[in-house]
Amino acid sequence: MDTCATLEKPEQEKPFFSQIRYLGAYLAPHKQVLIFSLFLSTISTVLGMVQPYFAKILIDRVFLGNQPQFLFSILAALIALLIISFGIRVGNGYIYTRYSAKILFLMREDLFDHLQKISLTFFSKKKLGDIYSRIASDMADIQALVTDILPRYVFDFLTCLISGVILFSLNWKMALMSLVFLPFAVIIVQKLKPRLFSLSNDVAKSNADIAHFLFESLSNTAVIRAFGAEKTESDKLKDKQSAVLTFLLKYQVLGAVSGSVSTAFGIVNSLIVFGYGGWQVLEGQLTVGSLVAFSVYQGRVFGPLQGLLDGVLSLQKSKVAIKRVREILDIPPCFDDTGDTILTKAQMKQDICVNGVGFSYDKNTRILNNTSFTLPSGKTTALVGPSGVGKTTLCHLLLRLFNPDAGTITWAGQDFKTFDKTWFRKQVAMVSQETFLFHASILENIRFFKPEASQEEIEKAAEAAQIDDFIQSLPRGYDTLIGDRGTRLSGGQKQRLSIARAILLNPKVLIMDEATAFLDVKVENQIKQTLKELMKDKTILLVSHRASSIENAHKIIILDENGISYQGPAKELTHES
Ligand SMILES: Nc1ncnc2c1ncn2[C@@H]1O[C@H](COP(=O)(O)OP(=O)(O)OP(=O)(O)O)[C@@H](O)[C@H]1O
Repeated sequence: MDTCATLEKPEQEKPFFSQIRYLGAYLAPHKQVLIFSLFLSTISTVLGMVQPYFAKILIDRVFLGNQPQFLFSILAALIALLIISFGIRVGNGYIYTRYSAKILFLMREDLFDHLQKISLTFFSKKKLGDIYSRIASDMADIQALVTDILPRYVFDFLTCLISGVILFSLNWKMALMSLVFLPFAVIIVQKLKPRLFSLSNDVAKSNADIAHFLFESLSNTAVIRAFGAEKTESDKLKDKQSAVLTFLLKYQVLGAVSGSVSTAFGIVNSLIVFGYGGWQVLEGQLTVGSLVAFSVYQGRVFGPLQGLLDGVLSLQKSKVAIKRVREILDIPPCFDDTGDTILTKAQMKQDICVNGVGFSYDKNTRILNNTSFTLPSGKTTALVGPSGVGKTTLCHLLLRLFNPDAGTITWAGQDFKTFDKTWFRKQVAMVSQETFLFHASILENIRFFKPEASQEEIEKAAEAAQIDDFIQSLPRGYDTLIGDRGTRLSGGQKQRLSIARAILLNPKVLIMDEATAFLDVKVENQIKQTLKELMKDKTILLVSHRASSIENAHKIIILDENGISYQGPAKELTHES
């Protein structure tokens, strides 16, 4: 049974720092640069903080204190400060963007690589659009966290802290009064956070659902039109969009409530500065310059504090994104890829044995049970049986896309699990009933598994697959672009391209799973003839429903619901029946 975890885990909110801890492994290699960037941020914040203090000196000493000799030196210092701050800000922005982008690209590559290692059943259980949205939009949200939200948080936090210290040094009573409202603001925002998290999760899920719907619908455009289902599809999209709109609006309203807390904080502070502060000036207990400076510094606290409180919304979004990406990264890889066995040429001439193999995709349905047979080396074996008995599953086990739950598959007595993955992939190739082609040129599609193949090799493989004449007849020949998944080709042409691709690889074992189902008998026979010459000493497994395609096989295996009902030479089978 496939034991890989699925994504169906209960939703729960983990603390933010526990969520972002996984970013630590990516941040660690750039620790020095990030600390340097933080240092530059601090300097730039401190420099920004000095300016209002100059205003206080200007008012109290130059204008009200009648000391004009300070005017030019204060102005010169102000301009120098501005230029230095600007330089530091631009430089820091450049350094930070460069490194955060590097970190993000690495994370996305790791996620993509991890997806190549987890069970294939994951892809059949999970919607493709959802996986895509985790790689694209969730990663973009994490990118925003690293490149924008976190540095802004650091900047806002430092600004609040430094401004707070200055406010206390200017007038501690007024500063203390400003802070009275702060605990209430924090409590309100904390209370709203879990609901914001859950709404943000709902928005991400609904968007992933829309992405999957669009993906599936656009891939099946021809079928949808053929059955006149355009309106139904369009209505489905409308329903999905209204569902996401409901979540979005709730999220936005709650976000606005959370944001208005900081506005209330600003109103309270204005009352304190202009009410209590103004009264102190009139009483002669505070200078005009100090009041102006206090008001400016308070503004400096207010903006970043608003940023910190509003940022809760962005942080919830990033948290959801990290959670969704981690759900994939936490799925353990299905294979232990550390095998290093490589067979010698002599060993490769030995048989492949399937010994008592059992397999199921999930715990409810057993597909294969104690299945045993041998694929004689250098011979063609045909595998036949009714639809759904597990023929393709067997091919996938032989291709090592899955590991059997019970029993072993061996080649020259060596378990498949012990083979070096890269070596193995070059020895065993499969052409399946479902062809997969990319939106690229014919040339690139044929040489997909062997990028180093020469034009000559590619043309020879295409000739063997009986597709060379067709390719040559196209205006751009091998450079012709085929549509997404080969939509500009017929079913038979796609199959022949897949066969050419496998032939080019020159594998020792070739598995053909209904690989000629779309071809007419004449072309099928021509391909079989060329394969016979090309694959003289190779082991071939042929899965087919057509009697014509298996009649020349050396051995026939019949698989039915109860397992293998016959295996032996084709002649004996004819004789028995
Ligand atoms: N990825 C999967 N997840 C869950 N069940 C699967 C998966 N792939 C196949 N199955 C199930 O396993 C059983 C065997 O499927 P398989 O494709 O191996 O049969 P088959 O003999 O090749 O059929 P056909 O001749 O129609 O191609 C079927 O019941 C199918 O529904």
